Amino acid sequence: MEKIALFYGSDTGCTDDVTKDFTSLWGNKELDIREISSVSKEDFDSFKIFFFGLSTWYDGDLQSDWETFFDDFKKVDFTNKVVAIYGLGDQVGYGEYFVDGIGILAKTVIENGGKVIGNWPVEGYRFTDSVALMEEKEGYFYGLAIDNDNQSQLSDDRLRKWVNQLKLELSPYLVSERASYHREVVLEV
Ligand SMILES: Cc1cc2nc3c(=O)[nH]c(=O)nc-3n(C[C@H](O)[C@H](O)[C@H](O)COP(=O)(O)O)c2cc1C
Repeated sequence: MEKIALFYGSDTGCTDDVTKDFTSLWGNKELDIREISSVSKEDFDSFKIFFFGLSTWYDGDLQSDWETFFDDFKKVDFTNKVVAIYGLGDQVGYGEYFVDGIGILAKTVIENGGKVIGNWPVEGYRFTDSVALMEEKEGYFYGLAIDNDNQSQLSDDRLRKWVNQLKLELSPYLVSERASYHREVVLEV
């Protein structure tokens, strides 16, 4: 079975920590986990399902490794690909730019033909504005917002719920992946 790509970037280690929690909830076996600093545009060709992790910095900018990669990212064709994004931010210190990075990646994926799943409700957060707010679905972020600067006590529960949501949303894709694996590997041997 094809693996799911998990590409992430972290400046001070917070997204690293959340990525570790995410992978232990999801299960390492199905994931190909890489820091975005070691990913090339061609690496996207080998996957149909992606998880992206990042933080937002300097008034709405992408985490630095994602920022460096972004020109290449904008050239990735996401047709027939599915993406879920988790992003870290600080709703108190940077309430006008809260988790903007989620929105910057999500909008690029959609513009380039992809589908963004794992949309997450804005209830429980207090912020002024965010690029991560969905245009298509009022009251939702494109992906999971984690604020370990102000609401770390909520993060485990949010992550756990999001992983369950993703498992449900991805089940049609995972079932067809498993079915094709069964056809190719099991039945043809
Ligand atoms: C200088 C600075 C700028 C930041 N800018 C933003 C921002 O624009 N939006 C936001 O939501 N969070 C912002 N943050 C908060 C970080 O995204 C947050 O602390 C995150 O957990 C860092 O994750 P990392 O260590 O994985 O990079 C900023 C933090 C710092 C110190």
